[in-house]
Amino acid sequence: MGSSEGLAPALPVLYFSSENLKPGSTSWRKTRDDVREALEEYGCFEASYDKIPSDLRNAFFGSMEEIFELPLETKMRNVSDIPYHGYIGNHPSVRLYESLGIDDVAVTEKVEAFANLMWPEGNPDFSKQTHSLVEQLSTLDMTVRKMIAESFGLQKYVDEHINSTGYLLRIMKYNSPNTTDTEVGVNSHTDKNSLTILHQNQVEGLEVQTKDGSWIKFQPSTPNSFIVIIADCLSAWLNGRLHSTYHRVMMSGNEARYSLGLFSFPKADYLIKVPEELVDEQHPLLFKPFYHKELLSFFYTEVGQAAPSALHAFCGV
Ligand SMILES: O=C(O)CCC(=O)C(=O)O
Ligand SMILES: [Fe+2]
Repeated sequence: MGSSEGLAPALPVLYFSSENLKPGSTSWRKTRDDVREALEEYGCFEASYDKIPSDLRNAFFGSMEEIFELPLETKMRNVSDIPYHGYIGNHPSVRLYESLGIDDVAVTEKVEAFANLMWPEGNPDFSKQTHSLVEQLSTLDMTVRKMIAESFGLQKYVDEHINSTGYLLRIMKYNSPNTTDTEVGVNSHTDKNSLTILHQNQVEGLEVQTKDGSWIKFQPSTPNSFIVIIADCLSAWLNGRLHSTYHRVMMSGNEARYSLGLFSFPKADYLIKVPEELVDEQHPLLFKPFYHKELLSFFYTEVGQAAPSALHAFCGV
């Protein structure tokens, strides 16, 4: 551990138990206010969430390791119509990074189809693990998004949002650099979806940027810790009241890092449009209406890659 680590600020830790998942309860209201405060300051927070038992966590991380050990041709069967939702790896620009994605992961058949691609002989255990994991993580995602909407007086949009949400599950592996140096695992970026929930094995590496431009290392305080990050679509919908946070992965040491992310995003036919409640003289409209898929496609163009913020370049007013 570096000597400066003790001095770095830690991200706020918020506790999501059965009680504060119940809308209207005192704990709900308190957690909602804490969520808003943490997101205003950092654009993310650590969620301590005990709904995923350690045997499920361990089994899922075990399956992840198995997948990454499969032959490259097998992993490359993981393709998607949406840019970068399938297999990524085996590329000089992402030396340490490899990842796969399951689109529409809340739909059982999609998980089974993915499992059949990886294990043509079938793997019902993987499908079951993924189902349980996604059920709990999507509950956390909906809870946080409901709390955010409520804190801005936007309850009336919640059902519409929940009903138009798609979920992508990505599994990531970062090889260790195996040198004494620190090496980039994933470059600094904001996510292009709505809300991201990340979880990792015991190997750290994720860093988030603060308002003053410095970096905080994410050091989960318990094995039940997840990091919840605001992404571009939600930031735009909120007319920029909450910012999508820049984050990156920096690898050091000689152990591989495994992480998983549940990414919620507005479905292809859902137009993201700032609600009129968030536009007034002090808060002029910042973003024109757009579709998530268009933002994503723009991001992967040369202009999108060169822009300091693809979101602003794409739909900023
Ligand atoms: O592996 C991680 O913890 C972060 C991954 C990430 O930022 C992403 O996939 O967008
Ligand atoms: Fe990210």
